[in-house]
Amino acid sequence: MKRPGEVTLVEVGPRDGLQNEAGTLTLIDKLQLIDDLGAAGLTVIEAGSFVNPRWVPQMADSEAVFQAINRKPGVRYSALTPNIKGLERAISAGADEVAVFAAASESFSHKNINCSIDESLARFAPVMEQAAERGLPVRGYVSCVLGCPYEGEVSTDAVAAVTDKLLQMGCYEVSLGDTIGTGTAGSMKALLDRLLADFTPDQLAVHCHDTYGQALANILVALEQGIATIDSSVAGLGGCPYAKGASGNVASEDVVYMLEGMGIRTGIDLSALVAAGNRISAALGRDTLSRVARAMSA
Ligand SMILES: CC(C)(COP(=O)([O-])OP(=O)([O-])OC[C@H]1O[C@@H](n2cnc3c(N)ncnc32)[C@H](O)[C@@H]1OP(=O)([O-])[O-])[C@@H](O)C(=O)NCCC(=O)NCCSC(=O)C[C@@](C)(O)CC(=O)[O-]
Repeated sequence: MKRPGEVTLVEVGPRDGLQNEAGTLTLIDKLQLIDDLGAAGLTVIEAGSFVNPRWVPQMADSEAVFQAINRKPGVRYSALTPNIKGLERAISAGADEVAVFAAASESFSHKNINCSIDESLARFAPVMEQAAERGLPVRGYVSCVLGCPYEGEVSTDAVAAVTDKLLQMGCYEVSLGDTIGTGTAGSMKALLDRLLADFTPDQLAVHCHDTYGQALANILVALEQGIATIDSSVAGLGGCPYAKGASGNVASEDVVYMLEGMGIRTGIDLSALVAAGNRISAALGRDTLSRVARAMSA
């Protein structure tokens, strides 16, 4: 349980970020990024993804990444696992934690993981069982909580239903993915009003892509509703390969700057985080998408 005034950032740059970057990165660059993030004070780092490498080639070296991480005490290194095969790979690679990922939209579920929402939950059942046997924490994701690239509007009841199932199955937390970043402070508030009728704030996290520039506003709404776990991606890396046009997650640097301004502790060294974002952006040959990093580096 978090103490008042504390927020945890879940850094998804090495996974959600790099899964959708066109530039190829060496294993050394990936490891450097993960190292830099740990050194900057991030305590939860999503470091890879054990999906079909034909679907997401950028994550094909996740075994090598996990096996070579220079583990920092107190940091949890997590990975996506869509099915039992993914879990087995994650366990043998040494992931500290895994995440299953569902969607609130049927079309997105099919495009992203090649099955319906119900089929995805059935695939997760043995993942949950085996993870529980090994004492491995499992996080849940729900994509398209504030809009779907194929179906448009998504009902808050549909999000609540999948969230409920993931929590019932044993996920310790569900991260609400605004996959295409179409959410606004208004739609985020409506969603959370609905979800917080059934769930407590500590069961939820927010995962906001910044496609429409609304991510910080949406995160602020979530904070005001008591949610204290925020996903973000250093330098605003990434997007989603199955949501055309979706930009990266909100930049971690921008979230930390906002939280510091609100007097909320994160334990993260903003200058070190900016340096980490600038280094990975240079390795990818692209500009950082963090406004804070640009301002601080000017
Ligand atoms: C889910 C599957 C695997 C189903 O894919 P499928 O083709 O339906 O799977 P299958 O069970 O029929 O197997 C087909 C082949 O895939 C292999 N396979 C099967 N599973 C694995 C595995 N775990 N690791 C490695 N290989 C695997 C399996 O062994 C077989 O190989 P073959 O016999 O043809 O050589 C596929 O659709 C997939 O990999 N999808 C991944 C999509 C993805 O990674 N999307 C991005 C992450 S989600 C996201 O970014 C959203 C999020 C979380 O950030 C929140 C938000 O922003 O909304």
